[in-house]
Amino acid sequence: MRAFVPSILPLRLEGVGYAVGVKPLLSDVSLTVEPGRRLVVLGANGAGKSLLLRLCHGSIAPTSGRFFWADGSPRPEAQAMVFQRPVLLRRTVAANIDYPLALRGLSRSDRRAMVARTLDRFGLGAMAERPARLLSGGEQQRLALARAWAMRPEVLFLDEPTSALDPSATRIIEEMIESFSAEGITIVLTTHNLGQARRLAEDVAFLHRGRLIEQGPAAAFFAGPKTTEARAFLAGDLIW
Ligand SMILES: Nc1ncnc2c1ncn2[C@@H]1O[C@H](COP(=O)(O)OP(=O)(O)OP(=O)(O)O)[C@@H](O)[C@H]1O
Repeated sequence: MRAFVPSILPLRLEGVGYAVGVKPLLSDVSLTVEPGRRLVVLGANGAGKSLLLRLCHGSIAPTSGRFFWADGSPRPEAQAMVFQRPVLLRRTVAANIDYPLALRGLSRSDRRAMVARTLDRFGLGAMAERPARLLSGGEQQRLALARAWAMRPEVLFLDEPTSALDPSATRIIEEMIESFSAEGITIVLTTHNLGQARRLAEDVAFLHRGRLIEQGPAAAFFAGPKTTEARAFLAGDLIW
């Protein structure tokens, strides 16, 4: 079905800023999210990574600058966001996948097929009728990613998706992200975890105090960061 609709990517940000009152939290961010890539947004605590993702997703509006989605729409449907702590409904696992599909207007039979396909694809079938909020943290995040996948996004924004998880749950989530990527879904991910950034990033955007101070291919960034701040960050030094 998607073949007949124009792609929403690339997404271009031009001089995007976000301020609360007179305090700028993000300033003058210009960035292009290219289709089919895995972009990792890096930076210290408070650098503005989550804000940048929420702006891209459209859950908050910039106070300066502009966003251009390739299809010309202000906030396209074919994108989804998953948070560090998944926001799940007080319903079963299956109902959590079904609900956003219903909101999007899919017929009951299309939804039933998509829920079954999603449960099967991510090994969630045995938990289908369990209350989602009783799942472990790792299972909840698997469900949040599976639910996002069921919406057939072109781009998925992932805000620290594994920071509350142990290494084995993290591995499962990273494998899911790689499988999305292999299907052509564009990934924009924030992380504190340098190991994760090295494993997953094809491109890097490095934020420092609300400014995007480096961006480009991950290999070049990790091999030779250009700024003192990025060098210090990669060396594990405290920067502020
Ligand atoms: N609504 C808001 N009002 C005031 N300040 C805010 C608001 N939202 C975020 N901030 C501040 O903006 C800065 C950037 O926040 P953001 O959550 O984007 O950082 P981050 O890079 O994701 O950090 P972390 O890695 O700790 O999650 C922080 O100093 C935060 O306290």
